[in-house]
Amino acid sequence: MYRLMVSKTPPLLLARELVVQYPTASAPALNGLSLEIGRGEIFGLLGPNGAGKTTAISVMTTLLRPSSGSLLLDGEDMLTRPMQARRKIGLVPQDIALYPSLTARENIHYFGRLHGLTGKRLRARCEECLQLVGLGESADRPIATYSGGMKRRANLAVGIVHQPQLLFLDEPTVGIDAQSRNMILENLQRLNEEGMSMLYTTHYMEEAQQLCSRIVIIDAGHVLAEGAPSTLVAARTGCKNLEELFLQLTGRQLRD
Ligand SMILES: Nc1ncnc2c1ncn2[C@@H]1O[C@H](COP(=O)(O)OP(=O)(O)OP(=O)(O)O)[C@@H](O)[C@H]1O
Repeated sequence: MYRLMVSKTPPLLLARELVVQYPTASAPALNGLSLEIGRGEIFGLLGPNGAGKTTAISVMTTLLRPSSGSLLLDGEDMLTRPMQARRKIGLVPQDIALYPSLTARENIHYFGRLHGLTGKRLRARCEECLQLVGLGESADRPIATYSGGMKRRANLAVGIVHQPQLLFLDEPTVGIDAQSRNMILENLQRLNEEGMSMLYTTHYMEEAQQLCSRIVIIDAGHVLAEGAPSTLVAARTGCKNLEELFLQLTGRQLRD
């Protein structure tokens, strides 16, 4: 009798039992966090203030070493081979990480060089990224003269200049108007359709519901729920949407 051979493609990123204890903190920021990001997925990482989202992104982008746990990207150990991993990932951080006295074009060019791009290829990528985020016309103005929405869009352009396989976005639409927000979300969807996988954090639940194929809700550094937003909502009695599910799981008390 023949058995059907099913080859299961491993996830793009596999995090297992990550623990981070900051020296001055009383409780661990990550307390056994495990998650999987599939290829081609927009994966939402949700949680209240202080849940551990930025810490998790710092670990998964090799900026912070966990005290224990494992982390594989494309089957390779990110903790022992961080340089290898850095070529395949991009980061759009929560704070604007651009040089304010340089123009958008100069910033993208600079970060592109850091990623090893040079010559024609670098110039072409600068133009593509500027056009993508709608900054072609303002490309030669210093970042310091930009509006909040323009800075967020330039921040995104810098994160994708080297065409990463997996892009980490830490609240990329915080504090901007509906127009810039809409453009960023459309850009992300387009990049995803072209093959870029993403990990996305936001406090806007409707954004996560619209954008993410799968989410995890975390609190106190570990996972409370994981799955497709619609499946998670449907499985929970009395929940009509992701916001209600989020509040049921994480509670209504304020986080300071
Ligand atoms: N450098 C640090 N030293 C000590 N404690 C820290 C440090 N950075 C973060 N923490 C603590 O670790 C926990 C997780 O913080 P983290 O910033 O990862 O949460 P978050 O989910 O990203 O929050 P937010 O939604 O507010 O950005 C919090 O209790 C925070 O106070």
